[in-house]
Amino acid sequence: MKLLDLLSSGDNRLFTRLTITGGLAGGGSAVLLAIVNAAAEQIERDAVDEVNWFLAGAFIAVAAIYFLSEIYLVARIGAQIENGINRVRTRLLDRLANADFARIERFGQTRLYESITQSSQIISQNSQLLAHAFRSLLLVVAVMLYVLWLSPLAFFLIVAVIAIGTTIYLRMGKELSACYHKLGEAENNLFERVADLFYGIKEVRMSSARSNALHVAFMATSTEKEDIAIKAHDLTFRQQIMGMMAFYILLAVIVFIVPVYSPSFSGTVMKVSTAVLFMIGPISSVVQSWTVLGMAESAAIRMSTLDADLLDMAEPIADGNDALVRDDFSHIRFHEVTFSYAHHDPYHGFELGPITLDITRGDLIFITGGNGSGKSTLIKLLTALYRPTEGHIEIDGMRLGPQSIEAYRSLIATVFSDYHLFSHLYGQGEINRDEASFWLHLFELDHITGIEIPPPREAPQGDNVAKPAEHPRFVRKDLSQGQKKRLALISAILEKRPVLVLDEWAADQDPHFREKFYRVILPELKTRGQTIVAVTHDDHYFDAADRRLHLDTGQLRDITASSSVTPDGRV
Ligand SMILES: Nc1ncnc2c1ncn2[C@@H]1O[C@H](COP(=O)(O)OP(=O)(O)OP(=O)(O)O)[C@@H](O)[C@H]1O
Repeated sequence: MKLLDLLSSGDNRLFTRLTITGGLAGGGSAVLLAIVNAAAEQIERDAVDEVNWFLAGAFIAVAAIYFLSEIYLVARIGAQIENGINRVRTRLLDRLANADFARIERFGQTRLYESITQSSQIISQNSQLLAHAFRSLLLVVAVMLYVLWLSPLAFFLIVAVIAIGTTIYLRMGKELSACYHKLGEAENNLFERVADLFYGIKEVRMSSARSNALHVAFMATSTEKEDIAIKAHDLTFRQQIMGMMAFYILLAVIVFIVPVYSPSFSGTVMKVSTAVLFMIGPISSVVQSWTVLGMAESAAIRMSTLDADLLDMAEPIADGNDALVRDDFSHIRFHEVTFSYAHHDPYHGFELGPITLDITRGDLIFITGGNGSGKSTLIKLLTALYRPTEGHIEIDGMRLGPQSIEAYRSLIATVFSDYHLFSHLYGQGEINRDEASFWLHLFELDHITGIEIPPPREAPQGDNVAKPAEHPRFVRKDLSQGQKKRLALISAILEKRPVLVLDEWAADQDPHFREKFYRVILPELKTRGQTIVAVTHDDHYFDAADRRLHLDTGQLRDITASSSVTPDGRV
């Protein structure tokens, strides 16, 4: 059962402890029932008119054991469930962070979001109910042992009813589980529609046709979800009613039929009936939680499938040659590198290369080319986010591989065309205030924002646990698109990495700042020794580069030094 795997994560001792405590709580209930039955029997038999201190004392002692075990059990199961969820969520995020970028690109964002947040929420929200059901199950087991002691005939009758009931239940449960699986998928689809509406609200407002089409799609998905949910509720209620009916039939058999055919049973009929009535509550709790368990199990399956998928997508990274990748490298070389996107339709695939290219430290290189010519793909290869389909990349003669990829990436700062401006400057080490002010001023942002650098952290006192480090952050991020992009570039510059890779950075800058970028900022960075590779469409400024590499449907040519193109296509 995936839910159990997810929650135990190898800690079987805790489950043993929970079972023992659950046994104490359930057994306690059964013993309490036995004491009450014994006291009632004594009153009926001897007509006592004073307190039976022995039974009363036993009742108080067992009640105390029951109370303490129950409290421990409910608290621990809740904690165990939350721990398990937290562990899996953290693992999923870790795996996501280390997954191969090209495969993550193809992976549905919705599925990631759903599994990481919604599935864990389903399990978490129902944790108390599941804890209650676990305790109820153990109580039923304990009371059944008591019934066995009272009357083996009654025990076997009840077991037979439970066995038949369970078989019918499991059959119905299979259908219900399939129904919940479909419900999960329908919820995913619905979420995708809502996300379309939310993220595309501007486009939706601008087109009534799009708005109507989205509305129709939303309604269809929502109705589909409604139908499946109704079916799921219907099946659930049928299951519950079937369970209850089984018990009423059992009671009727115990009270009306068995005493007629087994006269010796009449002495214990009251006690057995009380026990059956006593179990109805816990059994219905187990029955009701069955549905929840089904939902939690299917949420756990979704989380575990995602976990396995992400593990399978893990990027091969290994310890080893990192130290050989030097900050003061002198060359990055592409050797006959090709890259193709996996595409089920062979007529729509795209292949970049083969590319053989030398990037010398300190170069200022522009990459140009039409839309879809492969510029961003080349950038993703250069930044080692994509791995070449064929050929390889070398840095100072060392071939990039799992051992060196992380160190290689740490040489490169980026602003992609679909960059993300983080709320804080995570992992950028210490930021020099003067340097930050210099760049903010040069980028003409010093009057609207700044960088807030947190004071150094104090060492933890005594037993206090060290707080996580505060990160520097931009004072304001709610700026225009062009201004935000300037912040992203400042953030990349402050990373102080030897290579800067920019994808159409100037696309949304005004003419004044575009000019400043090509004529002032890039030269400033170059004089500081920065190697820059920038994708650009700004033909007015092509002369600002040392080299211009032009892409045409995946083929690269050196435009600056066409003469240096060798017959075999080397650039
Ligand atoms: N994730 C992807 N999966 C499949 N094909 C892709 C993917 N990304 C890009 N492509 C295809 O690869 C080709 C090159 O895309 P790329 O983004 O590298 O072009 P580009 O030169 O950067 O274009 P633009 O100037 O429009 O940004 C295009 O035909 C595109 O359809």
